[in-house]
Amino acid sequence: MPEAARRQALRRTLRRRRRRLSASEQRQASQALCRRLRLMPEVRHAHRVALYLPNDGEIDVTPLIAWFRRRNVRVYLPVLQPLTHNRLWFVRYQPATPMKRNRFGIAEPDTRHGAHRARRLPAWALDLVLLPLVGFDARGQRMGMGGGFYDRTFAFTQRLGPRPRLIGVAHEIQHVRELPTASWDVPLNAIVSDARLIRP
Ligand SMILES: Nc1nc2c(c(=O)[nH]1)N(C=O)[C@@H](CNc1ccc(C(=O)N[C@@H](CCC(=O)O)C(=O)O)cc1)CN2
Ligand SMILES: Nc1ncnc2c1ncn2[C@@H]1O[C@H](COP(=O)(O)OP(=O)(O)OP(=O)(O)O)[C@@H](O)[C@H]1O
Repeated sequence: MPEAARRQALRRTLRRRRRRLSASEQRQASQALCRRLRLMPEVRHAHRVALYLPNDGEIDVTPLIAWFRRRNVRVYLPVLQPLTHNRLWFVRYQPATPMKRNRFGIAEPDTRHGAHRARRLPAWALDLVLLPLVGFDARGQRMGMGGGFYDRTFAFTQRLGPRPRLIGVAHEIQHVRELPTASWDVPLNAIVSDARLIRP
């Protein structure tokens, strides 16, 4: 099978695996993950954090939102850029933030009417990003949804200058023996699942 077809097949298998988790398995995994994350220095020291709203069986990091808010940490969500369709914006998320669904059905802050301008942050100004993974291996390689959105948005972290810490998060059942690497893969500072912490 050609490389791209193998990646596609693996992505489908891993997505199906996480969608099949029961509600109680999801809850337990989420609690275990959040417990690990709350202990990590780069999480405890962050002031501006990007996370995501779970979709397609992704592990749920939203219990951290209230914890961050109590610590006066600003929380941001990824938004698919309306014009250049392949990068992410990060927009502040608060209880009153108006939301809409993007073309994949995922809720995101509504950026119509320009109301988001003051609440948008350039990616380099975040200090922590929690990235949802579809697959990971023990060396710290990751696979995402296949759009290349995170890879393109954080390609700049390979150069000098301010940059956020990048932590990939996933269910332990998304671990695979070995993922192929691509030249555009952005290195992660850590991968955390409900069962382990990987420091690449
Ligand atoms: N919760 C969450 N939010 C996120 C991401 C994510 O992975 N998880 N993203 C991380 O990038 C961005 C959205 N990226 C996505 C990329 C592909 C698909 C997806 O379901 N693709 C379909 C094809 C649908 C179509 O082409 O219309 C599929 O593969 O079946 C969803 C989200 C921004 N927000
Ligand atoms: N920095 C970049 N510049 C241009 N194209 C890129 C870049 N990063 C990724 N891409 C493109 O995005 C597509 C998807 O990449 P890949 O299959 O690695 O996605 P992924 O691992 O699921 O990543 P993500 O989580 O970012 O969506 C690839 O076809 C690649 O050509």
